[in-house]
Amino acid sequence: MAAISYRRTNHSVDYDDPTDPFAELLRPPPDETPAQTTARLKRESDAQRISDEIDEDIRVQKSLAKKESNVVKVLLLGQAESGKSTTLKNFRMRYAVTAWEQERNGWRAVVQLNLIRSIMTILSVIETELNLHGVKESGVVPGSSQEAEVRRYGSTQDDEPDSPDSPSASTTLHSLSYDHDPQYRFTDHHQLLLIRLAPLRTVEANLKRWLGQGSEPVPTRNHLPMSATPFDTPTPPESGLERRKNEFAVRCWRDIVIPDSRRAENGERNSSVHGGPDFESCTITIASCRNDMKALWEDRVVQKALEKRRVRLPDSAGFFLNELDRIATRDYIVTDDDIVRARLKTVGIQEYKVRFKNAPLDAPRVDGAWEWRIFDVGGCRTMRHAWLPFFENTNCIIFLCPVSCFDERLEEDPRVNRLEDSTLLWKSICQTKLLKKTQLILFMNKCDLLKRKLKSGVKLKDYLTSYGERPNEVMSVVKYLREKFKEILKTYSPEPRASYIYPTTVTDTSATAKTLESVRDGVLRENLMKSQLM
Ligand SMILES: Nc1nc2c(ncn2[C@@H]2O[C@H](COP(=O)(O)OP(=O)(O)OP(=O)(O)O)[C@@H](O)[C@H]2O)c(=O)[nH]1
Ligand SMILES: [Mg+2]
Repeated sequence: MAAISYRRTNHSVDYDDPTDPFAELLRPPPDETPAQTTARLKRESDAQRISDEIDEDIRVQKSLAKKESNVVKVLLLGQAESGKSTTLKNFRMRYAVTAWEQERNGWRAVVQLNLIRSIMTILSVIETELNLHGVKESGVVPGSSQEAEVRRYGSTQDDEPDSPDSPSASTTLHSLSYDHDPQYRFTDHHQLLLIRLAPLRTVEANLKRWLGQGSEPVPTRNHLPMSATPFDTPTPPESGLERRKNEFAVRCWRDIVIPDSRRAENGERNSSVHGGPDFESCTITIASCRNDMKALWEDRVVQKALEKRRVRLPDSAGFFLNELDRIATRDYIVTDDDIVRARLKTVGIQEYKVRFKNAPLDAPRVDGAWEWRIFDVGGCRTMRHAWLPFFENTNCIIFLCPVSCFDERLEEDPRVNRLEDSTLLWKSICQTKLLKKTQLILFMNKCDLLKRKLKSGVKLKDYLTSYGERPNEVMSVVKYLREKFKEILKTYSPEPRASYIYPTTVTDTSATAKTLESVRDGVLRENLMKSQLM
């Protein structure tokens, strides 16, 4: 029988190769029959195919691993309402322009809901005032059942009192000296506004339902265990702390602002974004209430009551209420400024990709761009334990501390001052060994609100005695707090590291764009430095 030359193409095993130690072993028997040859060749070809597949798999994995190592993983951390999601919006607005444009229209309903929430809060105050006048003759004794009755204002259709009843919006019923001033009396006119704006309650419920179609709404009134830092074991809240404002939240705001695909998947009504009949009727009702909403917001008796009762409206309430002529219209077009002010509480952890196409030349690239994967987390104490698994392989943390909150208390635990909470959280992040190689960037956020608050006469030293007699001005306060945060970083970091601290107002999109560029360059510098040290 003619000798068959067994030469394998890919792996070049030559059975006649005297230098190959396996050639002799693998050589087929000399008396191999044609059927055996066919079977062996089939076996060899199958083995070759599997081997090629494994090689390909390894090649892909290696290339993915290389790509991954070029991707920057960024975590946005900080307490609830510190501005994490707003910072993420700024990133996306600048560096994920196409996706941002696609999502824009989806924010319309969120802005409308924000607006109505503020109106509802104000209406609740009027209701209380009117109740108070009703019982005023006989006098309301603080702590009495009558007072409790009065404090129960603000119920929305969702059953739980909204923010005026929250401890941070604490009312001081017995200190309202203006109650006796006739020019600050609530009148029939206010009673009428209550009636005329009542349809907004239905709109609020409809908008929540509408937004909830895109993503699962989450009940945020909670009795869930809480922890001050991600490294503590969560413990159940003490009894009495359950009184929470019932803030609308959804699992993922991406599903809200691009709801079409999700609805189509679920076989639901496939209308254009927020363009269905329900939404349209909400918009029409809001537009028809525009003048009454303006009258309510501009009314000096109402303003006085909000001021005296220290009602804490959401941070963006003033912005939306001052823009009623533009927003409360049938053809309202949402702007970037509206979107960064629209509040939608984050629940869980969401991942977003940002690709810098015009990154500096020395930035590592993935498919032509420098890629960042940004994780936005829920900042409430009930959610902090969920941050921990995300710390692994994190290149950079952007930590947000809302510096304007020095006189406010945590929504989820009214015993805790918000600035104190932020400081504690910052310290825990700085000192953990798990993050010793992670670049830490601090945004001292809400500087605009800090400035406004200090100007209105609220004194930092009343809440932070160590501030002493320094000037109650924004520059001085920011400088002082910056030093405090820097000191914590220096004292508690397991290894020396550079401090990157920025005073920010992340609702100011053009100033934030500059900050983000500086952050981006700082991250690149650290990355290059670390890769040279390795
Ligand atoms: N005036 C002002 N408002 C801000 C600033 N930063 C954020 N806000 C507003 O504060 C509110 C809360 O901001 P978010 O970005 O939702 O806060 P968050 O940290 O993501 O909160 P959670 O999702 O609950 O953890 C929004 O209405 C923002 O528009 C700021 O610098 N100035
Ligand atoms: Mg958020």
